[in-house]
Amino acid sequence: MAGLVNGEWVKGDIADSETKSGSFEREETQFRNWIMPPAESGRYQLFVSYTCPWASRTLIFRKLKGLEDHIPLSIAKPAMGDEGWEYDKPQDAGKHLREVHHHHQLYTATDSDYTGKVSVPILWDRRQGRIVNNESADIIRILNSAFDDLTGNDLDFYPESLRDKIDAWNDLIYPKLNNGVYRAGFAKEQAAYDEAVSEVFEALDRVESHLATRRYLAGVYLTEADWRLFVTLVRFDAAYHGVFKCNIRRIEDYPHLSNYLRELYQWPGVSETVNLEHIKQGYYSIKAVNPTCIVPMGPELDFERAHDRERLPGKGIYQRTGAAQ
Ligand SMILES: N[C@@H](CCC(=O)N[C@@H](CS)C(=O)NCC(=O)O)C(=O)O
Repeated sequence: MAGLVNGEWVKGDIADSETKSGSFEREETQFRNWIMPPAESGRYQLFVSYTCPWASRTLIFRKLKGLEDHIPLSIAKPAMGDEGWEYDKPQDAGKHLREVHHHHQLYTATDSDYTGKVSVPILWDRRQGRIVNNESADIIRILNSAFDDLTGNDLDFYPESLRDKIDAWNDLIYPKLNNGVYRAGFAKEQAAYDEAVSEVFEALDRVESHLATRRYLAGVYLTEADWRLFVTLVRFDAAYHGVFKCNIRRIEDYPHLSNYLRELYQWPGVSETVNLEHIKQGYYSIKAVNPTCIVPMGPELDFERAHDRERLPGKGIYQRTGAAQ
């Protein structure tokens, strides 16, 4: 594996320890603390990579919840080096850790004996000099509400009344799509690859037919479930189709999914969280799946093209006060 063992960095292939049986099984995240409101401005910091879909969803929430002035951001280089994720310039993580060169420093500062995978994204506490949470599913829920007193932003991506629907979509989209593409890409046996790719396309087909008649996954409101799907869709044709061999169809070949993807990409602020160059460089530099590390020139993608989603009824993002945006 590549990662930390008792606080020491060990070199190795990404995902090596997660593919022991021939199929890819994602390692559980270990820091799962919460921030209780009222949260302080400038105290928490996000460490991300534009390559990573899990990090991408936290970037989208930071943007849409109006947190850019309150949560400083550190962006790793697009590709991992010999010591995992690293930063172009040393990052200031508060008085306990003034110079972060490698992402693993944040882990050992939190637990000097840490053993496990060193992943982005991280929500970091600058004051205490430790990781609050390194599970993006938690981080987006924290950002969804913990800072609302500070920002006055009452957009709610996980409204009470839609939770059953959102949870049901998350239960499909995480294993079959978000993680499904990785199971395809990192499979070490044909059968594991075949199974994963079939599941990816079955899920895409299902979402395509759902979105033919609904604006968003949970209906008229744009929710967390949509952003969790978006981060995989936006990487699909540029990365997963090629380097992870998810190539039965492209997202461009799906009329509803591709229009839906463009609507979400064009949502104010969202395109700034997507860096296709980093995405291509990041995925194509994973030696285990692309030994030459050559980054392809294509495909040509234009997410700014018009979409047709206005034909479907939509109310935008749910607001806690009850009115839609
Ligand atoms: N459960 C984590 C997963 C994050 C994750 O796996 N990130 C990948 C990048 S896409 C990573 O940093 N991997 C490092 C490694 O495997 O060594 C989350 O959603 O926050």
